[in-house]
Amino acid sequence: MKHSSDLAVIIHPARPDWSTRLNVAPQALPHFWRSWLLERGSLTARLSSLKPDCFSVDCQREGIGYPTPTEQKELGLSASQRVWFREVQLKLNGTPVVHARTVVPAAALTGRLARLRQLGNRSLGSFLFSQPDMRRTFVRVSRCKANATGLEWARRSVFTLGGRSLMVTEAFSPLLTRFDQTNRTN
Ligand SMILES: C=C(O[C@@H]1C=C(C(=O)O)C=C[C@H]1O)C(=O)O
Repeated sequence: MKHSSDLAVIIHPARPDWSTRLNVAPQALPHFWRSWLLERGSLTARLSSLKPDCFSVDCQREGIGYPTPTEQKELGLSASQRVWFREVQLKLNGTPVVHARTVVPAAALTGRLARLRQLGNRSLGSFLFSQPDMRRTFVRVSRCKANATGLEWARRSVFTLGGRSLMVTEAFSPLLTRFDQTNRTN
């Protein structure tokens, strides 16, 4: 699949209500959203510092399932290879501002990665960014439209830890603009 830029991506519907509307190149991103979409540090840390003591993680679903075609491609899996998935909402003052889906090949859920199954409502980022050997591939972004949740901009990246990979997709709600008045040039 030819992408219009190295930051364009197809967000394959992790849920039926997600549809990709547009590939985007970084310069095409509105300044506000570019800052969040291309954030290289922990989203958890940035949201927590935006509203101290107001950040929470709400784990919506987790378990063993199958990868989406995009997850298969990024993690080099076949459609029949099972994965551990986790879908959460990151909230500020109880308002969902990010919907995130993490996928780990079931066979890779050993060693340190086995701890992910005990995260509960603790943030994945609080674990990943505490690991000195954690590496992250470049972030890919796209527009997506989720009728039920009104999500608009999304990004995804692959983290590696001890030779094992996991993919994280994060979709941002327009409600984030209520909490971050910086960079509101558009
Ligand atoms: C990777 C991070 O972790 C965040 C928290 C997640 C979770 O708890 O499942 C998933 C993806 C991220 O939005 C981060 O904080 O940057």
